[in-house]
Amino acid sequence: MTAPFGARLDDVVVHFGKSHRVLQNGTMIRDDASTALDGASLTIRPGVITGVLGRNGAGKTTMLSLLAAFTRPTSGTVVVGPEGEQEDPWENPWITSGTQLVRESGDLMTDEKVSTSLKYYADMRPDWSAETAERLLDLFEVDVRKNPSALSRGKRSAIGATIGLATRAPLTIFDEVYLGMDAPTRYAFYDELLADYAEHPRTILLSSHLVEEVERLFEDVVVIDRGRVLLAESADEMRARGFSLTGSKDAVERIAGDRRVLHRQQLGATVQVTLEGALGDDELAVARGAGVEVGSVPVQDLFVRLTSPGSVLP
Ligand SMILES: Nc1ncnc2c1ncn2[C@@H]1O[C@H](COP(=O)(O)OP(=O)(O)OP(=O)(O)O)[C@@H](O)[C@H]1O
Repeated sequence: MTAPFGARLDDVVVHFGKSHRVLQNGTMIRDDASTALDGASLTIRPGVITGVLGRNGAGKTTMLSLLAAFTRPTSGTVVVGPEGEQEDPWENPWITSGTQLVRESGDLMTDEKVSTSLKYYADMRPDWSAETAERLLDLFEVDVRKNPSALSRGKRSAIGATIGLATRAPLTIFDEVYLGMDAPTRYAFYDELLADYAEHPRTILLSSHLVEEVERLFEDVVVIDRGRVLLAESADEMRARGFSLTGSKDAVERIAGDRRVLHRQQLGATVQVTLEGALGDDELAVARGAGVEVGSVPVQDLFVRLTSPGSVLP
């Protein structure tokens, strides 16, 4: 099996929908209808599972499409590949043969039976595991004799998930592959992903809006916000960006000091605040003495607070 791929984006801009208009004086102006990525830079570590988070329209799919060479940057550079051998993926068969992007559609041949699409992947992908594909299709109860159009949305997503896992590509990208899957199927997919990754370590990128469900899967997190990389770090580093205090209003406010409040909730005389930063040992002791509970903040909450309008990262 090829070594896991890493990736790097440097100051990447992607504009879509270029159009031209001519002013009354004859000058031609080029409009960029939309900017999907606006100076995005980040490094994807090889051999880890990275969660890609962002609000609707943030630029996640665009970024993932760049890595899989489905899209080309307007400016900036994208490189993908094993450590020390990273190259531009565009029209680069060596890199693209090691990259599998799974989209919600599953990218199946619409006029053929599912089994025909699977045979195509089996022939194309050097590390294809027929045993894994068969087992997962059985688990997800997919009838491969049917055309994709005769299957439910959830079953088509399950086929996409199966292809992503059975391909065992050095870089596997799941772009919102869970859409349409019911909860038991999603959880079965998460378990299979972790088990297969443990046995065959590789680089996996997973974009999802179901942050609470998937945060246990990833080691690194990338948050894209309005076309820019808001943060790219380990999930533990992200969790360490905030903490919560729960207790009496006076004690909580005293310990909070002038830290930035990300969220505040009051239940009778008890206040719970989510704050940016961390507490020092002395402050922890003071909190304990004052009966104030110090807790961690789920990635989901941090994500919501950090991508709220007006939020600025320290
Ligand atoms: N082919 C395209 N033509 C024009 N604009 C596009 C195209 N693809 C993406 N965009 C625009 O680029 C921006 C980023 O889109 P993208 O699909 O990358 O976001 P996303 O984070 O994946 O969103 P979502 O979570 O809603 O799927 C959006 O404003 C979108 O409208």
